[in-house]
Amino acid sequence: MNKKTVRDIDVKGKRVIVRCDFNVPQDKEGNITDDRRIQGALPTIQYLIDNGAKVILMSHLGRPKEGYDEKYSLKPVADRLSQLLGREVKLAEDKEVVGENAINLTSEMKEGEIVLLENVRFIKTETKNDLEFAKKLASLADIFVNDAFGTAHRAHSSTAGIAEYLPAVAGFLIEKEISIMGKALNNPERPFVAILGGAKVSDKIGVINNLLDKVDGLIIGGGMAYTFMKAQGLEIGKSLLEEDKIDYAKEMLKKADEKGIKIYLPIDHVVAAEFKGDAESKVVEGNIPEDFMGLDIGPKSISLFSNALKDAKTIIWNGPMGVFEMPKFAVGTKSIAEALSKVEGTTIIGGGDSAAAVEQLGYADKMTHISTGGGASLEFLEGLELPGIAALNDK
Ligand SMILES: Nc1ncnc2c1ncn2[C@@H]1O[C@H](COP(=O)(O)OP(=O)(O)O)[C@@H](O)[C@H]1O
Ligand SMILES: O=C(OP(=O)(O)O)[C@H](O)COP(=O)(O)O
Repeated sequence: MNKKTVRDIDVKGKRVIVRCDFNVPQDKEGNITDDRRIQGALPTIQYLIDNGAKVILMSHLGRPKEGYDEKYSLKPVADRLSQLLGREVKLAEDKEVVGENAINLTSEMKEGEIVLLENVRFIKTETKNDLEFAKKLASLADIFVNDAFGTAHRAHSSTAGIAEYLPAVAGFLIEKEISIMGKALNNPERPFVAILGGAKVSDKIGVINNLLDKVDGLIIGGGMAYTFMKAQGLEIGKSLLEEDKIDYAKEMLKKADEKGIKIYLPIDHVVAAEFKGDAESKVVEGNIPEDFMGLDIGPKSISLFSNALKDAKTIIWNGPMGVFEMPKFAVGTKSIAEALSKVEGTTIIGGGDSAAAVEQLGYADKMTHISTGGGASLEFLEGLELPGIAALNDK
């Protein structure tokens, strides 16, 4: 990476604002169910503390739509960070993020102290890369460190805009992610297969165009599959659909066909009438009946996908194959994780939920790399420049 890192600057006595990706999965009560992303930020935070910096942390959590919403508060993250670091992490409880509390707490900091700002997405213009908000964030600090690999594909006020106002360097997590994935994928061993799933369909479907120039095979499952099934003229009932991406999906099927790249789609589905963990479910092949939704891939799809993975030498996986949070619909994701664990090659898992699934299922140590970024790792692997990294100072 040709960008400066925290090692290249003197942080002693300085107020250092660090963008982290603390967008962690939580259960209904708000308990953090996977703290991989928090753990991933610790080396940079610890380095800054050890070198006498005053550390101001910031992150988003989820996608709050209407400004402040307690449900999206970073309070649980502050508590987990305190536990993991063994020192107090004060949360600046301002609904407007850079408010009285943030200003007071950060102006009184001593070396080695840590303050966490509230969810930057409580400010609606954050995701528009609003420079006014970026300037406010910058006004709290002397140096900006970006260590939010999972959000590096977003050009937002806290990931990109802020770099216009402060010296801007990368943290260790970004450095590590780029180094590992760069090495594995510079010249990937083939066959190279990508697996896409999950629910952020409109976000991630766009990567397929570029991926088709890189991979030898593409497996599409999870919520991503139904838009493609629809494009093939199949019925998908009440399953997740991106209506305005059907034409794009058709184009992608055509492109893959022309290039001789196989796209694997599920041939059977575990369906239910309701999006509920205890909903009655059944397996159907081909079309999904009108009143049902696909919540997992079926047994024949599992075999099809597992076979396609058997001889692959490089695999990237992003997005679960079903609603794995509900045990009834976790079999597809679990089986694909198992298939990957047996592959003799490079396996890279990306995405908060995919990583959590692999971790929960006990396959984490069987994978080459579990990235803290889903969309970010996909865009990086496609060869795109990530705005949160592009904004940092060159070496
Ligand atoms: N068939 C499906 N219908 C609805 N949601 C699904 C389906 N398959 C997977 N999901 C959901 O996708 C979510 C993860 O999607 P996404 O955020 O894109 O993945 P990641 O975080 O791994 O990048 C999970 O919460 C899972 O329940
Ligand atoms: O969870 C994230 O992305 P991912 O689901 O692609 O891994 C990041 O925190 C980015 O969040 P966003 O997709 O709401 O910008």
